[in-house]
Amino acid sequence: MSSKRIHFGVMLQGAGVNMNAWRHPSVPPNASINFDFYVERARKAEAAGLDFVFIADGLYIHEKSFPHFLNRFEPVAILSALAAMTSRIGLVGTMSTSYSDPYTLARQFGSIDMISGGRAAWNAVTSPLEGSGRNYSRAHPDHALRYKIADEYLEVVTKLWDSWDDDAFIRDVKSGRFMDPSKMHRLDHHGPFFDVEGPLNIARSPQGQPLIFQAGASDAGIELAAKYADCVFTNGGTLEKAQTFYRKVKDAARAHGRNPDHIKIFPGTGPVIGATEEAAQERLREYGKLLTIEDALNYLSHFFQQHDFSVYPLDEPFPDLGDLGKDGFRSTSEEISRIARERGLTLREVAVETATLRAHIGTSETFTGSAERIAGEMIRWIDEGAADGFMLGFPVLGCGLDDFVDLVLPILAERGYHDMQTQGTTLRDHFGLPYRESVYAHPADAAAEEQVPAMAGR
Ligand SMILES: Cc1cc2nc3c(=O)[nH]c(=O)nc-3n(C[C@H](O)[C@H](O)[C@H](O)COP(=O)(O)O)c2cc1C
Repeated sequence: MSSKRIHFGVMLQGAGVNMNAWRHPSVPPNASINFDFYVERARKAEAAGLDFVFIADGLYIHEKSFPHFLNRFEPVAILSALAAMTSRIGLVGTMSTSYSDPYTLARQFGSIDMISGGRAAWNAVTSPLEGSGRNYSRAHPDHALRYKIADEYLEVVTKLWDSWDDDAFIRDVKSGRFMDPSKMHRLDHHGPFFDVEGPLNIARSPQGQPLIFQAGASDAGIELAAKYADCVFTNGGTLEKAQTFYRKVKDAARAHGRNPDHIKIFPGTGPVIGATEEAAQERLREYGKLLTIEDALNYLSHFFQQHDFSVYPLDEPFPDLGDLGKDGFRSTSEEISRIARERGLTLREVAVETATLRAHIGTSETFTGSAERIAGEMIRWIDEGAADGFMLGFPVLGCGLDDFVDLVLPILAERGYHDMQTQGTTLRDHFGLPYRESVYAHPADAAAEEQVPAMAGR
């Protein structure tokens, strides 16, 4: 097996990340709340040796939101259920640092990690949607403040997960000693945003701690990832852009005294696959037909703070939107505007391309084509230091995942970049990451383990 095995996550986003995927014949129209469909897709991914399933989330909807957003499962609930219905695949769920409490979150993900035998990860997001505040009885914090809150939030959660030493619970029936109080650690955290006494009311989990994913690509996002994250989910973009981002994150991790190999980077992509180039283009046309131009404009507005794009002429250059989006999905909206400017695209072109190809998580032009070409490109991204794996957000989860498993994975397996069997039993095992020792366990050893070899990383 190649040491460059490509890691894969699959977004279980209802029918798929194309906003109108629900209209495609390869999925049930109610996929977003169809538990059997979630289980079937998760098991398919598991049997193919993919590393994890991923649940994105949001906390505000309105009448123009994507159909999937209007009626979907809450991430912790669906992951808990999937934990019981699967046995090897990792379970990654999104939860907001701006609209939840660290104590509750630490319990929830600690519990899923235990229930699943060490397969849980939390995707920490700061919540870009301004309307979320109106659902949570508070003012929506701006971009900078959200990241300050997130930093303290992650500190609290990771410390709570170390509330108990690994051997704190003795459960000695004979003597009646349930636990050793000297192995319990109260937190007593007092910061600008959180006051948390602790300890957490659940023991350390099979991975030591669940993994942390981070999704947010501004400088503040990268800094947060460098400090705390095991994995980063990012927009795809071009190979060169992905290489720059990859280096930035690894360098930032190194600057925090971490081993850069211990932070895995997953550009998002929604491959459009065919047995031949022509078959892939046909698939793309088929996906395009799921959307009207009004749908595509609504899709775009999601990344620009619900801006109404219907007021602009469709076939004129993409409008200059100034700071719009800065306080929401900043890195994504900046990327869309930059591409539009650089390639001189019209509003119609940007809307259609964003809605069909970029599909929320990054560019997919590179990954539209024959299975042979897609496999080759993926290998190139891994070998040339642009990614450790990919977050697969198939435009349509039915035929998309099937095509990937049937057509692309066999090629990757033959070239030594994939194995139908995941490594080990925990998600950390799958990624080759070490068990997460408690800060109280062997402080000196833990520090040494993270010490950065001079030329570590790719
Ligand atoms: C690839 C990617 C995926 C994201 N997924 C989610 C999500 O599922 N839910 C959510 O509320 N925010 C999500 N976000 C938003 C971020 O958490 C963050 O609030 C936003 O991108 C602004 O931060 P940034 O400028 O650092 O990217 C995502 C961002 C990126 C780049």
